[in-house]
Amino acid sequence: MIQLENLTLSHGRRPAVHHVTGQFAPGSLTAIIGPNGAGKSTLLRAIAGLHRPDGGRLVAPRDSIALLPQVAAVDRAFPISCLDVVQLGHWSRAGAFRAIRPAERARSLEALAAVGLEGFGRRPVGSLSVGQFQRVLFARLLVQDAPVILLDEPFNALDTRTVTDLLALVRRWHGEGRTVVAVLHDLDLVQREFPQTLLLAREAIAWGPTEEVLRPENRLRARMMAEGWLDDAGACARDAA
Ligand SMILES: Nc1ncnc2c1ncn2[C@@H]1O[C@H](COP(=O)(O)OP(=O)(O)OP(=O)(O)O)[C@@H](O)[C@H]1O
Repeated sequence: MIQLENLTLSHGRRPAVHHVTGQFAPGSLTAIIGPNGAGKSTLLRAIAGLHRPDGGRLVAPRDSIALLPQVAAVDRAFPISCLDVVQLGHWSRAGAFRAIRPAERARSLEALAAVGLEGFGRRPVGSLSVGQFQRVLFARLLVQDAPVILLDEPFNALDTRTVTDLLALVRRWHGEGRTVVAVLHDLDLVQREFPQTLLLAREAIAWGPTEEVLRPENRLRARMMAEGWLDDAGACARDAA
């Protein structure tokens, strides 16, 4: 169970997520949607233990979480092979200092094959297309084998074939009873594939069954909230009151 109670997250003094309360049930499949700057990535990072709450409470099984960051946030200039990237998925169990065991290496190669990249083990990640690199990151998630999987815009800038293949993995994880949370912008995809949705505009505008969350009045409210954001907005008005 991932629980948020009156959760506030800030960057410096600037609040990115305001007083959000709710929960991601075990085994649920949830989309987080909302305008640019709504706090979606900040919330995912906080759940993964990478951003400390400024207020409220966040309960999450930190050791059981795998996070797929936005692909744009990953530095691919680093001279590392596809297999090396996938093997990083073993680190939570293996630690940074012990060598990868043959069985773990074999699982990494299997994961690469499962995302359609058989034979790509030695390829430097810098030589991959965006879609191929996203497949490598999904292979790393397969190896991590975490009960909770957080995906930050996993299908951005990908072609239909890649989205279809990676979506099949998301469905598989859901079928296996894992908790999956994905930040997404494609509302058709959300409607089709995600039973639960959190509509975030710094505050939670709506959180529950996707059909209800996507009602026009909620979407309008989220848009209006985003229009009201000022780049130099200061501390949370509710906290100051
Ligand atoms: N490292 C940072 N330092 C300062 N401010 C940040 C940082 N990261 C995010 N922010 C600010 O926090 C707010 C929320 O950003 P966040 O990336 O969480 O939103 P998002 O909903 O994921 O946006 P997008 O859909 O554009 O990816 C924005 O105003 C952003 O400028």
